[in-house]
Amino acid sequence: RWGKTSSNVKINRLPGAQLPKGSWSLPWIGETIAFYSQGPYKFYSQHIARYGRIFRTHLMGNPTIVTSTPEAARFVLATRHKSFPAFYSPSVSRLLSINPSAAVSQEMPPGKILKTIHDSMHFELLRDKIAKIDRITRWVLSSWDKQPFVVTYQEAKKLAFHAVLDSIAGMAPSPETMKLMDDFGYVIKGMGTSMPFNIPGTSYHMALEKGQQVFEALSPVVKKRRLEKSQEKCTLDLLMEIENANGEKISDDSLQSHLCGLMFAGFHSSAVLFVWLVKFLGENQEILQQVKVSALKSHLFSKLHIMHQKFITIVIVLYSTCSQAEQDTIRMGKISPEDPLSWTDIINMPLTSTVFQETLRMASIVPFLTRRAKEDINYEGIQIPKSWLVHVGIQNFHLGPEYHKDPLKFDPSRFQAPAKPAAFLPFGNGASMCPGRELVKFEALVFVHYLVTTYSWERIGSEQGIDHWPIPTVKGGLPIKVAKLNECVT
Ligand code: HEM
Repeated sequence: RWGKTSSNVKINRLPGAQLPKGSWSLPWIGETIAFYSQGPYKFYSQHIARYGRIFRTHLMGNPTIVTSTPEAARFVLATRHKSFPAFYSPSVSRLLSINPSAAVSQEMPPGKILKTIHDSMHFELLRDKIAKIDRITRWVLSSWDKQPFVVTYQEAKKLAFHAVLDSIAGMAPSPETMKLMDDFGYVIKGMGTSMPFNIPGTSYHMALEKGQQVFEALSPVVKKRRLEKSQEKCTLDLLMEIENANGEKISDDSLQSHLCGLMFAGFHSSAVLFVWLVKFLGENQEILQQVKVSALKSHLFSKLHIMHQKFITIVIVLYSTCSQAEQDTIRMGKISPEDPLSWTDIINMPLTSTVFQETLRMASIVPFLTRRAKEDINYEGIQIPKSWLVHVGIQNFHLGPEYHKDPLKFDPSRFQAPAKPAAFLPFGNGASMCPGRELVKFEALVFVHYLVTTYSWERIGSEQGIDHWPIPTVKGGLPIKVAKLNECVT
């Protein structure tokens, strides 16, 4: 029953199952260099063309099975998730000193913590946060008035960081939060390095230092929040309330760690999503037209403002029936230009919601997920040996023609009909599915609303490609020339 693979990895052969085809390349290093230099999507694509959608490889000293079908994804992430616990490389675990699922806690059952995090981001609770997300978005975008151009990522990260920070720790933007954001930026940078060695001068070393500083800076935040007893509950408040079987509450240190884990999970991913939204909307003017407001119309409406309410309502109804520009319609429905978006507005953005979904599919911000097999498993005649890593290649089925017609075309209308089951997993699946998915959706809808109703923009410079690590983002951060809409009308 025991056999050796060609890379000298000992496995317990399961009857009726075979290792998938694949290659090991060099001892220990395996195919790590190609994986990091090409990025996961290209690396997997080349292997899929040679070996099929399930293959084996060797990465960073780990024999690995890569699966890139929706069915296998469901099997690994949902149906048999207990056999496939999440895996974080030692360098990432060390950087965060916690895994992002907040599952590592000596003092509290991890399930309880995770449930609290999920509860704190429940759809219902998020309703009350729309006004704050609105305020943060306006705060970020209003600074564009004074700038002829901006680097989208720099702006997106302000928005994403403060929206997450408000939701998890109830913190409003301030010089302290800006410093936290900058420091946390180094942690993200360290996460993306292919050389995670703690040597002074390296980005990994810097990331470890800055991560520690962020952790320490959160100490007074946690202490203050304990005393405050705020009416509006954030994740931190709910985590403070839980108790273990001995009636003990969670310690400050653990709370700080959980906040770091949540920042890691929610900050960069959301910021990167906003950049992709700006890119795809900018490159698809027809779709942009459907979601944006014409400056002329908004100008006209501000004049109509002083007229009778009933007349305004008729104009809105007529306009919305003969146009698909949904953000325009929403803005025109406001009595004052300062009126924030409401919950009703958010649920009245079906077109922008499909833009959000299509952006997630095309960009595949989390292109793959990693698990480690806890036991030998036979998946449809394919052996997944115990302790091997399993990569679930989400991006490769997001962009697979078998699952999405014309997959490289940005076409939000494909989401007017439900996607094939499990062929669209931007937030994962099963037990570890992202609890921040509704939060980030609301952030994205509010962002698109103010973006398209306030500004026009144009990319500066040429296409620079993609930075693959730690997650795929637009190289150079997408510098854009911006103009306020009612000032640029010709
Ligand atoms: C575009 C933005 C985002 C994307 C694409 C994304 C994607 C994902 C994915 C794919 C997972 C599953 C990981 C796995 O199964 O191993 C995940 C987990 C998680 N995400 Fe997100 N996420 C985003 C934003 C957020 C936000 C805003 C938060 C909240 C602060 C958040 C908090 C979490 C947490 C705590 C987990 C771990 C859940 C668990 O282990 O049960 N995410 N996310």
